[in-house]
Amino acid sequence: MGQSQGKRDSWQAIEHYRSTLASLAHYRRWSNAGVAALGSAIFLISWCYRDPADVFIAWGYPVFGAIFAGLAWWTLRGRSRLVLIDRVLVGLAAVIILGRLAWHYLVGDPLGANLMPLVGGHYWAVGLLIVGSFLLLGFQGGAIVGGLSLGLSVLLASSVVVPCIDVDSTRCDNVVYLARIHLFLLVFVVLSSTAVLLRDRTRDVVAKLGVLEEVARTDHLSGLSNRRAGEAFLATQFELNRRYGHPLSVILIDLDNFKRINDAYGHPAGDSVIVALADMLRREARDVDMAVRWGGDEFLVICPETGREDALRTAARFHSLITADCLGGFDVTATLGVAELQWGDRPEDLIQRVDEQLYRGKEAGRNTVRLGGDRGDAVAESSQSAP
Ligand SMILES: Nc1nc2c(ncn2[C@@H]2O[C@H](COP(=O)(O)OP(=O)(O)OP(=O)(O)O)[C@@H](O)[C@H]2O)c(=O)[nH]1
Repeated sequence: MGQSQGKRDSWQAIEHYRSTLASLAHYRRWSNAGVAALGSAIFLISWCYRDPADVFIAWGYPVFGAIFAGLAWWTLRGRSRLVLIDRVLVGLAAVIILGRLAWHYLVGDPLGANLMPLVGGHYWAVGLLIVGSFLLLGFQGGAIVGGLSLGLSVLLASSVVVPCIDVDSTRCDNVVYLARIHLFLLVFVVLSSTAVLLRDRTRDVVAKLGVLEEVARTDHLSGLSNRRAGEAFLATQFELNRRYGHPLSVILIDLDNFKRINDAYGHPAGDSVIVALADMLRREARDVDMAVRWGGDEFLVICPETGREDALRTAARFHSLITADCLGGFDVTATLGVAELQWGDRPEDLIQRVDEQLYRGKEAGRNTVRLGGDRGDAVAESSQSAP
């Protein structure tokens, strides 16, 4: 029962997210294999319907098709890390796509009538390379491949086409045509890099924020919620009480003469008692309750939907467990105060009243559970039962 359920839920959530990650990696593996298989199919179809004079396709595409088919098989085998597969996939695609671009400019039909249709038609593959490299390699890898593609293309275009700009007006049109294409490529680079940068940064910030929030609301020694988180929870429960009139009680637990354990056996021994008490509260408190390390050897259990009698019974049970168990290997006792939120109370009034009960319990000789309120004070039956 109690917060062990919450703990179990956390582990279940961790398991759930781990298996989600595994399924996503599986999905990504299939997607990579699909891209490689499609690449292989594109090479083979292009080879079947090739221009017989095109040596690049005649000799290169069967080889590339086989390589991409092998890549698909290698990806599906699942033995290599996806990061490596991504790099090999993008690297091969870059070599082939940029190689083909260079071929068009330098070897295929330099400055012939077919150059622009051929080169222009090939640019969709260059665009795909830019977007794909950002998606698969992230911002840095995408910037390298995208920058390389754009730089190489500008170099090729300007070295082949621009020198002939004055020869006739067709070549001038070609320059405008190529300038437009490169502006489109630049748009691809800007859009893809921004999207990937935002995706990665947002993911990092969300992950760090989650960890920081967890650290900020957790007591590092006991692992329970800390005082700040407890105060926030109390404030929320207080609002619910005000609006809907639901009962709300708190139990304040303070170890008796805890200083003596520290003094006699050292701080680590004292720490082990605190951890053991926190574990007990985590185990025994109800799911809807919140156990908080209020400070030092003081713990507050906030019990929503709980009236004073129920809270007193719960406190008596905690008291019995503290005195019955050997917390951290020591016979310890504790004094507990109990209080219920009353009409007109603010959260700090409730804390003040439970603190008063604790103080009275200490004054009365410790090892007791005291309940205070406008219907009179009460002392639980388990009080003073321990040695
Ligand atoms: N080991 C350990 N001790 C702590 C920690 N935080 C506070 N303490 C000690 O807890 C002790 C609390 O002592 P007091 O509040 O004076 O009370 P007590 O000795 O428990 O006596 P009563 O409350 O009057 O029964 C102090 O000696 C603190 O140094 C901690 O995280 N670890």
